[in-house]
Amino acid sequence: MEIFREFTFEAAHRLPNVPEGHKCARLHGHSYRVEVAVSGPVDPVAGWVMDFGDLKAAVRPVIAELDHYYLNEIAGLENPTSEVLAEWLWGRLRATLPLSAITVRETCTSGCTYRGESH
Ligand SMILES: Nc1nc2c(c(=O)[nH]1)N=C([C@H](O)[C@H](O)COP(=O)(O)OP(=O)(O)OP(=O)(O)O)CN2
Ligand SMILES: [Zn+2]
Repeated sequence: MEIFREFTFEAAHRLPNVPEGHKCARLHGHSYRVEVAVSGPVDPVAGWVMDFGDLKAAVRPVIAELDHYYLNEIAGLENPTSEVLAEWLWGRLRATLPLSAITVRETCTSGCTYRGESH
């Protein structure tokens, strides 16, 4: 079974590697939405994979490292695309959570999902 929780944060970024003239080379911001999914068996007594509260407690401190920051200044996020951010979050959370997917939405219509696959 897979469960998930959504987190939000506000941050500024620019994309340094886009072609000349691309609008995303300019400093701008997003209201990011991050969905963290974990999977495992449903405990027969508790009736859940994991308490949503424990999921929140594990993810919140990492989201706090991003909220209201300039992402390009954070180690590992020098080129902060959604894809890079999803992998960065995976790396930060993999030791504490049984991750199955991380979805990053930059806008209402654009985002990515990472499931831990290697390139
Ligand atoms: N594969 C990716 N493409 C783009 C990313 C990304 O992270 N991964 N990021 C951007 C920019 O950050 C941009 O701010 C978001 O792009 P876009 O979806 O084009 O956003 P808009 O709100 O401007 O979309 P419109 O529908 O054109 O208004 C770009 N590409
Ligand atoms: Zn952007």
